[in-house]
Amino acid sequence: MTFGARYSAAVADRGRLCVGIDPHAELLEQWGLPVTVDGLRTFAQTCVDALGPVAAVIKPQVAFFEVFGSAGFAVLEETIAGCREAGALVLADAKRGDIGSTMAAYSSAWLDDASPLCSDAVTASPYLGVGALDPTIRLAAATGRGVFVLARTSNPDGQGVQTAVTSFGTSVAQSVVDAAAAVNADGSGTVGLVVGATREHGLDLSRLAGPILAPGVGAQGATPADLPGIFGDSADPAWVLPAASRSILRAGPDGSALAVAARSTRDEVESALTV
Ligand SMILES: O=c1ccn([C@@H]2O[C@H](COP(=O)(O)O)[C@@H](O)[C@H]2O)c(=O)[nH]1
Repeated sequence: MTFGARYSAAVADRGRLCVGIDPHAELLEQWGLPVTVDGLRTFAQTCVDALGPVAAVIKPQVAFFEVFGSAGFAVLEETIAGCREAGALVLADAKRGDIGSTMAAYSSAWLDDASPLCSDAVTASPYLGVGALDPTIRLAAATGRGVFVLARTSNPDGQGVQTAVTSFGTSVAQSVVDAAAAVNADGSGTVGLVVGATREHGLDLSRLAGPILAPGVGAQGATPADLPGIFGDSADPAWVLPAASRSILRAGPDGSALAVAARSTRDEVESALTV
């Protein structure tokens, strides 16, 4: 089964929302947990139990596990496996980007069945050239997994480089979109994009035929009601996957409250995107 088909089945079943697991130190403290590996493990396990059966896609932010070193990576492995066992697609937010030969190793780490970190998809940065991501895209396509490439990020700092005009006459971000659409022309939906929900993006996403992760809902100020204005004319709403982390995680540490917060955001997103 292709990643596009797996994505479509997941959102048909659970609705369009990606919930982030971002164990910020402030959130651990707010949940009454120590900022230690034990606190991280309790936080992550609560998220797995509460969100794993609810969200179509779960996006662990690798940085917040990495900060605890190898013990944090062990928790990340358990988190990825637990979410996948609960039926969610796991998008590892690792934002890897390097020369092709190194990307081959990153691909094995995040997308190979033999890896303890094996996820359903991984985020990647195209700034060493979209072509440098070929090993990752190839492995993803061969295993029914996905690669979400940064196109127009949710943070204001990305603007200068992403809207710069390339020698082909299109913006850097549009050139990433066009490269992704070229891969997805086979109907696989292997390559997704990251396009923030926080502002007008000025992109033509109509030919992508793959998922569009739209971070920025909640803590970064975007609301579900903003989504039609941002994606309505430029993308097929079926592929738009809004993402929220802190705004949902702040409902913890009670697992039921977390699940309610995720469902409520999902319902708002669904009603905003359904014409
Ligand atoms: O353009 C981007 C790409 C990735 N992110 C990541 O998404 C979450 C957002 O968390 P919130 O708490 O909902 O703000 C976080 O892991 C970012 O690294 C992004 O925000 N923007």
